[in-house]
Amino acid sequence: MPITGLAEIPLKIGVVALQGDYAAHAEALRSSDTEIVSVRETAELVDLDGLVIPGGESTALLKLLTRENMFEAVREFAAAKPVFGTCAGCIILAKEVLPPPQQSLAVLDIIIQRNAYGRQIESRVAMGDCAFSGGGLEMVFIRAPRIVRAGSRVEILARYGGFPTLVRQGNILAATFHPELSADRRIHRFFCAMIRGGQPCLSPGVQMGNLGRRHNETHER
Ligand SMILES: NC(=O)CC[C@H](N)C(=O)O
Repeated sequence: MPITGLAEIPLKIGVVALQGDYAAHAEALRSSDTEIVSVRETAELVDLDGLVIPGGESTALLKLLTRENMFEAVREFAAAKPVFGTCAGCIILAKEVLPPPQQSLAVLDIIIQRNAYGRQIESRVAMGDCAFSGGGLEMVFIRAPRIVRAGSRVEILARYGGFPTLVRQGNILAATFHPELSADRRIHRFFCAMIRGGQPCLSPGVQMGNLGRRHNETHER
């Protein structure tokens, strides 16, 4: 009888579906290798391999996570398994949110400034640098936050306008933009590879976090 390898077992990935553009993430992750679950309550986290917290509005998402008693459960999940937060999801993961200060899961050692690129009409699609094979990365910014400080254990995987836009710390991946709204699937594939325990897709000869950091981005606590 053939032995089924780990890589052939579909990944069960949850997408928090309380608010925001969760449907686009589900679509971006859907493949023959994945089973996608819309997560609206704590019980649905139980046997997931990874979790996506989508973009939307972080204050609203925070209220809903709290109302559904999911806030602590998601924090516990993030301590054990891969989590990918985009835009509002990135804000929810951050250690510190400005301004004004806002509650967050504090599982990613970054300080993040909400709505830092201006208002809705100043939202934009831009090309930035990234550590993935295949060159530049399209970034859809919608009332996007800006990572103003990143701890020394935070790897910077993409950057735009001098600021980190895609970062990773251990099993936490976070983007200040919306990769699910671009056709480029490198980031979602990277997240799936993180769940499987690998680090593919980076440019040859490139180490994680190789985009380097400016001295003002690093903070030690
Ligand atoms: N596209 C987004 O997720 C926007 C995030 C939103 N500005 C917030 O602060 O929550």
